[in-house]
Amino acid sequence: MSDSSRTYDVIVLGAGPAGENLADRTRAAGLTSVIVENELLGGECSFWACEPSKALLRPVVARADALRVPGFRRTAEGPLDIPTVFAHRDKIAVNWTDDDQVDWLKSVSVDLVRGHGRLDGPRQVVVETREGDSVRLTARQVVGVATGTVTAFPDVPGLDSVRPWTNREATAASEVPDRLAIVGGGVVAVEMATVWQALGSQVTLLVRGNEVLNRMEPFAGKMVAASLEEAGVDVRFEVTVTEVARRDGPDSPVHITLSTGDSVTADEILIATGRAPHTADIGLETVGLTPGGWLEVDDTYRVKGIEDGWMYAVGDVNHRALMTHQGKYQARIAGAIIGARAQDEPLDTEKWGAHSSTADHTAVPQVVFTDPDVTCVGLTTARAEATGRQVDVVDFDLAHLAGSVQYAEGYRGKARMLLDPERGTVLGVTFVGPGVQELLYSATVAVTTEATVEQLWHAVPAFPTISEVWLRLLEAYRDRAE
Ligand SMILES: Cc1cc2nc3c(=O)[nH]c(=O)nc-3n(C[C@H](O)[C@H](O)[C@H](O)COP(=O)(O)OP(=O)(O)OC[C@H]3O[C@@H](n4cnc5c(N)ncnc54)[C@H](O)[C@@H]3O)c2cc1C
Ligand SMILES: NC(=O)c1ccc[n+]([C@@H]2O[C@H](COP(=O)([O-])OP(=O)(O)OC[C@H]3O[C@@H](n4cnc5c(N)ncnc54)[C@H](O)[C@@H]3O)[C@@H](O)[C@H]2O)c1
Repeated sequence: MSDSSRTYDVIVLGAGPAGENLADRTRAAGLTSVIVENELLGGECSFWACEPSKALLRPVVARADALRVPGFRRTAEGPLDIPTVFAHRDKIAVNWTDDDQVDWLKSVSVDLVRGHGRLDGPRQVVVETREGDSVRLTARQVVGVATGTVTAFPDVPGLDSVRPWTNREATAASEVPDRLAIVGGGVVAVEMATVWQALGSQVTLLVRGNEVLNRMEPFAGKMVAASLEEAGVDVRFEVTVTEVARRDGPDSPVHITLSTGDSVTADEILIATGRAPHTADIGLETVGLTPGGWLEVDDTYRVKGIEDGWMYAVGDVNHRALMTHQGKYQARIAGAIIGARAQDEPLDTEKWGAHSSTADHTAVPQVVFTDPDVTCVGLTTARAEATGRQVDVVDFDLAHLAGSVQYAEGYRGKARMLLDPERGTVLGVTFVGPGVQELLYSATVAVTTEATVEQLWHAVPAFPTISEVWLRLLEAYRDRAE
């Protein structure tokens, strides 16, 4: 066991997508940066979340799509080649190794210290390495916290004793349980229900409320729930799990008691009830913050309540938008801010300025990779109502497009656009339907550039693509006004 100490301009705690980008961008701004990682470089996203889950979803959704294409249906009717699906997933997760990421880190001249990092007073981080050594890191400028999240477990008697699946088992397992119960109705729950039902499990989805995807437009959740039911998922609404037990020994099935008095028996139970900040054991108490909490930041990603503003937080841990692309956006902006502050340069914090986090507030894009896809960016009608914001709402049924008729027989999909009634600018868009995920960027550009309806009339979508939904939305808006 040995102790050592080093000094850098910037210390980044956690090498998920947000931390990696923060280290890279601060280095690019001329600062010296070190990153501390306890598991694998790439974080939850690369190994137990986005990447493996999408690798599992892709064959499932491709097959569902193929089954809707005349002339191809019979070919697609065969079963999924499950060992190959798992092998493909393993390849996408690089067999849970991070050598490529280590090479990348070297290529951008960021140092790496592997081990568990804890704050130890202002600008100090002590890393306990796997070899039992202790490395003290001192930051001349900034400590950036990007430690992400872990599964938030509901308080259910017996849960500790049944080895519940989290996102880790749900994305990395290579055996298909005969029966899988999923608790939750958010994105993880519906994506994983889509995967495991198609891989051969009988999935029961236990939803506390009366809809899934309850932060999105209501039609999105309705369409996804209907499609899950068609695929054979047993979707139960307004149920709470009151107790779980493997009654006949540790390898026996899980008996799940519900608030309705009913019960469900499953081989595994997946907890998909949200995320908790990964901050319980990072030394927050040594800098006057409460361990286990989210790190609230200002609009320059400085953690609130820290004297001298030496601490930043990006990615999931600041609780702004729990998605990889948004964490990376935050890291790019925070990196530029930290660089500018280190050089005493003025910040451009105007709306959409180089040092502003405007997109966090107005234009967070998301794709839910189910069948159908759900994509949305910006404002929803519920959010507009909650904040008292006046909006014009335009809906369109995607089944009526030449592009969707070409895409699939019996295409089902919906679009909604929210407009500022005064300025005629796009404030929010939701598309639900097979193959709409690649449309999301067009909607994001419309929201972030504050495109007006007049301008959008000149953005001509190709015929016959699903992008013609933009034209139909504009026509519906025009016809309403006339
Ligand atoms: C099943 C699932 C699917 C998802 N799919 C998508 C998707 O398709 N698209 C999308 O945009 N988002 C998706 N997400 C969300 C996405 O995974 C997160 O938003 C993203 O991983 C957050 O990145 P991050 O860098 O903030 O944190 P993380 O990826 O959680 O990385 C944090 C890193 O910090 C390390 N760390 C923590 N504490 C310490 C410490 N004390 N010392 C050293 N290292 C430490 C951890 O080991 C980890 O590597 C999904 C999430 C789940 C659960
Ligand atoms: N494709 C993507 O972009 C993608 C995919 C997966 C996850 N993610 C992100 O990861 C994060 C985590 O996803 P998630 O689905 O775990 O969380 P979530 O917050 O999206 O959904 C949690 C769900 O669990 C329910 N819930 C909460 N507590 C409960 C309890 N005690 N009992 C029963 N139900 C309960 C909530 O009502 C909600 O339906 C999200 O922010 C999501 O955006 C993104």
